[in-house]
Amino acid sequence: MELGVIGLGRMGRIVVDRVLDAGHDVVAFDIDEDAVADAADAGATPANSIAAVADQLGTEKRIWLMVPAGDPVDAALEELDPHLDADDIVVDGGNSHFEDSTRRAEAVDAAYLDCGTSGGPAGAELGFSLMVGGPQWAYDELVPVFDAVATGPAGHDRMGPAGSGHYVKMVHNGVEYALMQTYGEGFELLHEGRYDLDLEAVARTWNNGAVIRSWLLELCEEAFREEGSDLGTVADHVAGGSTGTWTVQESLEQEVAIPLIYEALGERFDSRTGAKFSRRLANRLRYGFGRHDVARTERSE
Ligand SMILES: NC(=O)C1=CN([C@@H]2O[C@H](COP(=O)(O)OP(=O)(O)OC[C@H]3O[C@@H](n4cnc5c(N)ncnc54)[C@H](O)[C@@H]3O)[C@@H](O)[C@H]2O)C=CC1
Ligand SMILES: O=C(CO)[C@H](O)[C@H](O)COP(=O)(O)O
Repeated sequence: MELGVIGLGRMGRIVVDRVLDAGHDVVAFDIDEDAVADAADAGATPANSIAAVADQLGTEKRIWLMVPAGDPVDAALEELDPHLDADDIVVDGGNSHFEDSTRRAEAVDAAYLDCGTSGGPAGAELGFSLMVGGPQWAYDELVPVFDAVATGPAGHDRMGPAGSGHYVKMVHNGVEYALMQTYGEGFELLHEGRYDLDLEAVARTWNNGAVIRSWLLELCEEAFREEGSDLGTVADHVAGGSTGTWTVQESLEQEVAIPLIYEALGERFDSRTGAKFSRRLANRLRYGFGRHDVARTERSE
C-alpha cells in the first residue's frame, strides 16, 4: 500500500517508520523541511506541499494526518479536498475534538477516519493503540496500515461511526489524568509520610506483581530513578489540559458524574496559579470566625 503522511513530528514520524518497516510506501510532507528530509532519508518519498502529497499518490489515495489538533487539520483538509473523491481515505490520527471530526467527515469528499492514537513516542518500538471511527469499508481497507502502526492486529479496532474514535480517545485521556493524579497523591503521601522511602524502589516493587502496576507506574519509576525521590528540580506546573476539559464538558452534557477526572483536571489548572485565592481566603476566614493566626507571606505588588 502507498500512504501519504502529513505531519512528521514526534508521532507522525513513527507512523512513517512503522509503515515503511512493514513494507509499504510512504509519501511524506511537513511544513518543516528538515522533517521531510529526515523522512526521505528513512525511505519515504518527499513531497513539497500538501497538494503534492495527493498528486504523488495514485488513484485511491490513502492519507494520514498527524498534525496538531485544530486549525492545522482544517487547513490540511482544505488543501487536500480538491484532490480527493469518494474512493479516497483520510485518517486524522491526532487528538482532534470528536465534534470537529464528525463535521469534517461530513465536509470532505473522501471517507474520513478519526483515529485516536495512544502510546506516545514509546510507540516507535511498541506500536500504538488506535481507536478508529468512520466507515467500515475504509477501516477494513486500511487494516494493513493499522496493523503496522499499532502494536499489531489487537492494537486497533473500529469503535463505531464518525467521531467515535476521537470520542473514545478523549475519554482515554480523562482516565489518564485521573490515573496520574492518583499515583501523584499516593507518592505524595509516601514522600511526606513517616518513613524515609526510596520511591523508585516502591514503584519498582509495585510494578512487579502489584494490583496497581501499569505503564504510568513504570513511568513513575523512571521519573524517580532519573530525578530522585524528591523529584529534584521538577516544577509543580502541569501543562496541557484540552482533552481533559473536553472529557469533563462531555460528562456534564451527558449528566454522568466523573468526579475523579474532574478533580484531576482542576488540580492541573491549580498547578498553574501562584498562591491560590480560595486557600488565602480560607486562611483569613479562620481568623474571622475563630481568631486563629493568619499565616502571611510577602507579596510582590
Ligand atoms: N505526543 C504524544 O504523545 C501524542 C500526540 N498525539 C497527537 O498527535 C498529533 C501530533 O502530535 P505530535 O507529533 O506530538 O506533535 P509535534 O508537534 O511533534 O508534530 C506536529 C508536526 O506537524 C507539523 N505541522 C503542523 N502544521 C502542519 C501543516 N499544516 N502541514 C504539515 N505539517 C504540519 C509540524 O511541523 C510538526 O512537525 C497531535 O494532535 C497530538 O495531540 C496523540 C497521542 C499522543
Ligand atoms: O494524548 C496524549 C496522551 O494520551 C498526548 O500526550 C496529549 O498531548 C496529552 O495532552 P493533554 O495533556 O493536554 O490532554
